[in-house]
Amino acid sequence: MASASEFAWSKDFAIGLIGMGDMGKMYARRLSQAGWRVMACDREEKYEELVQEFSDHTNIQILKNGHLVSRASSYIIYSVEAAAIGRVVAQYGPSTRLGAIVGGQTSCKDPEIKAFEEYLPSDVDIVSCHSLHGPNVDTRGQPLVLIKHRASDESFNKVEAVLSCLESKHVYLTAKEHDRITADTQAVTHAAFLSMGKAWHANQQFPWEISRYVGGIENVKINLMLRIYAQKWHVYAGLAILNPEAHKQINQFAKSTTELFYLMLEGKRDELRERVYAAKDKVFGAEGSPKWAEKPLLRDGVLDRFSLGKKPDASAPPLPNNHLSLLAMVDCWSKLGIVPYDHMICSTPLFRLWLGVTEHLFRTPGLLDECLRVGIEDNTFRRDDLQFTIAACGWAECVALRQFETWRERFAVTQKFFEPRFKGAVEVGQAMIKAVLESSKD
Ligand SMILES: NC(=O)C1=CN([C@@H]2O[C@H](COP(=O)(O)OP(=O)(O)OC[C@H]3O[C@@H](n4cnc5c(N)ncnc54)[C@H](OP(=O)(O)O)[C@@H]3O)[C@@H](O)[C@H]2O)C=CC1
Ligand SMILES: O=C(O)C(=O)Cc1ccc(O)cc1
Repeated sequence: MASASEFAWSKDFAIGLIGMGDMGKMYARRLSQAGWRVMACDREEKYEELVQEFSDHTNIQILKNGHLVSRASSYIIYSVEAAAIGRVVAQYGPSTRLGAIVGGQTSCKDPEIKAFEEYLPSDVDIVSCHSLHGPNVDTRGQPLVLIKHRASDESFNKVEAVLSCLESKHVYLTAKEHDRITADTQAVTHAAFLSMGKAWHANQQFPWEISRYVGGIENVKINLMLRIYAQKWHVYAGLAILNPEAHKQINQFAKSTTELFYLMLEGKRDELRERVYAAKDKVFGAEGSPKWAEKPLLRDGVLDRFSLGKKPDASAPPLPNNHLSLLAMVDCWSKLGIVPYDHMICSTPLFRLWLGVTEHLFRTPGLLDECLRVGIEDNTFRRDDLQFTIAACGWAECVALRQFETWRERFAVTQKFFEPRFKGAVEVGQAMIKAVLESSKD
């Protein structure tokens, strides 16, 4: 792919970034390092601070606002909160340079595209993007969605050339396809981890301090839950509430959780088994024709190293858990006719791990049966499962009612509970993701 210096148009070609938060800054650094000229802004009150921060980046010029960025740039990327995109595009869109290309980095494309269509001049091309990873993840090899919404081939090629310096894997989708797939790979995946955090919080426990929560699958649950609660609330709220496709999925996840939990409480062993095995066949393929690859997504033992807690007896296997969250996930996919492997094109590191542990549970001989046995016979996890069910329903209701403020408060109170443990835990989670991604490359 061509670089900045190979293009004649690059001399006059500046890239504009509106919104210099975590993702905007990451893009600014990566694009400028590749030789592109970047014009960037955040809110006007952050101007001085940003000028200081980027004073030694000669390729990055900080401007006071989005009008100035829009007037001076040939390709403008909006990297603001998803809920703010309408307001921000309404403000700066009309200042867009004649014939420029505009795109957005928000996690949900429906409101972004609507805003572009409504507020951008008709001579402007629209090519949106979405890096499917957080700002601290190595961009190389990660999916980068490109949406050619209203653009000439020439404009689209320019965008591809610019973003090629991220060395991500380009995925070409429409805005609608993007939202449908990310409702699964992001919104419903996050709903599961958000619910785990709420359940542990409700029971006032740091799970890694309890021996029943130490071991492979448990490490993934804990580390990813902490990773999500350590982030900004608006990223997760935006991609769930604003994505029209996500509501159905989050609602089904809550329904699946509730119905499976009822079967466990009522001791309906056969019904539970039948339902879970039917879901397994639908999602992972029937005996003899599996949908999973020959090699498991997760390599055995890779997760055990990333524990925040210590088992009293390090060599003992993890305590059996009924893994309600994982059973509910597969039930949810089954009810909605989703084959998660089809969504790997839009997978985040988090989704790959989530699918990895789910697959592990369903394909490791004996593990699923043990899970179902525990679900019926063992009360050890009942309190947590009850709170998990309540939490899943709470998130679903909040999303369905589009309650941003309630969502923020629900998130913030649990974030505060876990906050003293973020330091260290987030690094362990990061190392776990890195190790799993590297091991799955082999
Ligand atoms: N974080 C992640 O892992 C990922 C996020 N995304 C998406 O990227 C977008 C940005 O996310 P992220 O960088 O994490 O969020 P941040 O909150 O870190 O950044 C957004 C920035 O935009 C600023 N902003 C708001 N209004 C304006 C305005 N009128 N003019 C200029 N700047 C403005 C915000 O200021 P203020 O805070 O004062 O409102 C903030 O600094 C979101 O839509 C998110 O969904 C996509 C992939 C990954
Ligand atoms: O932490 C992770 O891996 C994430 O999943 C972060 C994330 C958040 C929002 C996005 O739109 C994309 C990625």
